[in-house]
Amino acid sequence: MTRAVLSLGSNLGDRYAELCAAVAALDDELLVASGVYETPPWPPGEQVPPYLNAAVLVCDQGDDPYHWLRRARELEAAAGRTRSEARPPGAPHEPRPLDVDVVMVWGADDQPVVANEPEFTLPHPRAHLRAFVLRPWLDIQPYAALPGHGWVTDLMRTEPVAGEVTQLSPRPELPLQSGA
Ligand SMILES: Nc1ncnc2c1ncn2[C@@H]1O[C@H](COP(=O)(O)OP(=O)(O)OP(=O)(O)O)[C@@H](O)[C@H]1O
Ligand SMILES: Nc1nc2c(c(=O)[nH]1)N=C(CO)CN2
Repeated sequence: MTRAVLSLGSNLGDRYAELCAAVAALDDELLVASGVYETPPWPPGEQVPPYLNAAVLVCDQGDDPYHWLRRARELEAAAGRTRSEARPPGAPHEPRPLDVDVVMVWGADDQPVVANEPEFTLPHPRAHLRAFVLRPWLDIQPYAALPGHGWVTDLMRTEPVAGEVTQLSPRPELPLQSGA
């Protein structure tokens, strides 16, 4: 069995509908979903529309961490996201109906899975820098910790994340379905 935290983001089209569709498609794999947050583009200063972000805790009976990368790609494809050429270094992130990142995976032994492939790096290599990942994650795992970076609550109180947390807006009027 593996468990994972996935980060969901949308800044194109009906953003809330895209998040709801992704959560619904996770179906039996969904354990719990965070609240929804309106977030300014990261990195700060990118000239793209604001995002809605959320995080989900999910579970699969198989033993393959790559399952979650495949699921992330499937959810993005179902939302109509087409992948263009690799983004040149420093270029802005294109607006997208749905972006799904695999933040962390735990194996059957409950230990974090570490992966160092460019196509699949675990934990996600930029998660510790991103208030839009860490804040929703805390909703679903209040004692979350990132291997190599410590407690998520500590990251949230330390720059560069601390300054960005103040710019996230909870959107409690936009609930996501939680797992059974
Ligand atoms: N933990 C991970 N979760 C999702 N994708 C990953 C992960 N590790 C590596 N990747 C790879 O990152 C590449 C870029 O993914 P994507 O196009 O979603 O990037 P992005 O959303 O524009 O930016 P960022 O990677 O900073 O979130 C993909 O080819 C994917 O295989
Ligand atoms: N606020 C915010 N910024 C981003 C996001 C996102 O989901 N939310 N996703 C990105 C690419 O993964 C890049 N920047």
